[in-house]
Amino acid sequence: MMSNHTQISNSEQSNFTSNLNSHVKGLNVDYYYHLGLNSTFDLKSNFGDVKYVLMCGSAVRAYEIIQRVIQSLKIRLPVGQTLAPIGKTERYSMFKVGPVISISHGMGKPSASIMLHEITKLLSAAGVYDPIYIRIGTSGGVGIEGGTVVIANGVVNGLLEPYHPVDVLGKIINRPAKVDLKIAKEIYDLRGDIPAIMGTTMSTDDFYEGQARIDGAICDYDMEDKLEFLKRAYDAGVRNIEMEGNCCAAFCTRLNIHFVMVCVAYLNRLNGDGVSASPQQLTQYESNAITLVLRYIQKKMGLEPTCDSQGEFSIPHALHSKPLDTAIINSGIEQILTEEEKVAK
Ligand SMILES: O=P(O)(O)O[C@H]1O[C@H](CO)[C@@H](O)[C@H]1O
Ligand SMILES: O=c1cc[nH]c(=O)[nH]1
Repeated sequence: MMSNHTQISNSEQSNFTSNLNSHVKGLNVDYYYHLGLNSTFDLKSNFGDVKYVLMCGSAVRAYEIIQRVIQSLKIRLPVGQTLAPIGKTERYSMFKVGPVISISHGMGKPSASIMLHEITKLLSAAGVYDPIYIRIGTSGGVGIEGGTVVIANGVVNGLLEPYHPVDVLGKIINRPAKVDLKIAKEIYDLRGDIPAIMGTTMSTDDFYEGQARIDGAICDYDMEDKLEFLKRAYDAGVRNIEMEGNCCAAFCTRLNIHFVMVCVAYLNRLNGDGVSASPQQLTQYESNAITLVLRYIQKKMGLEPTCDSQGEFSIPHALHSKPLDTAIINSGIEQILTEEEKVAK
């Protein structure tokens, strides 16, 4: 029998493990196939301390985020060791330092969903009790300017409904997609000099037609239709559009995992469709979202917020065009020393 659970993520302690599929417990070995790991590894000692799972589409951003985590939590890698992704990297890239995992989920809900299933089973097997999942993404703004960070206070699908439809056994299950409003507000309160708002995020199944663009290879509507839809979305509270949020929110709502989403807008979709900001500008925009989340983690860990809105460490956008391996090889110990430590050397 299938059930339509409607647990709401909230900021109380939550033991998501009790909501997990009970069939998994009966498996001799559970294969987290797309992560390149399985349950025979020593998950407890390697992942048992995880509290924050930072998720984003791109492998390069996952790497950038973990570098920023190292800096802002003042974590020192052992001398001579470089940061390397865990497991295999064909599909996702996962890094871990201290209580933080940074992992990429690719583009779109099917890809994000597979990552969510596997990382969640892995964390459960590692004995993690009450994790917080945070998606740090990019998006198109609706009525807001590029660089503005939207902390989601609600998530809707491309039909403007607060659900994520999942096809299971030939039927559609509309899973409620909710965010942890208490954590969202806490992050918003840390915005300081960063342009940030709280608003509804719309998650679509496509970048072009799904987001009312008129510059895709197919477009069966005109500019007037596009603007009519975007204005309708705006009136419903939508302030940005991306492609995974309702899937992540619904997954976490179903399992009672805390979930929040912090996505920066690359552009205002009421003014255009093409992402025309310069590489430097895009790097700064992404940094705004990362900084906000790092301030939250620092606060929770009792650390002074150290990251200003420029970001203390940022991979030049030019590196985004190089293979990830190059980035890893280049990530020697030099890069995780503070300025003072470099001078002292
Ligand atoms: O920047 P990320 O996290 O990938 O998010 C957004 O960017 C991609 C589209 O360019 C989609 O995955 C969308 O959700
Ligand atoms: O417009 C945009 C920009 C980034 N990501 C999206 O999904 N849409």
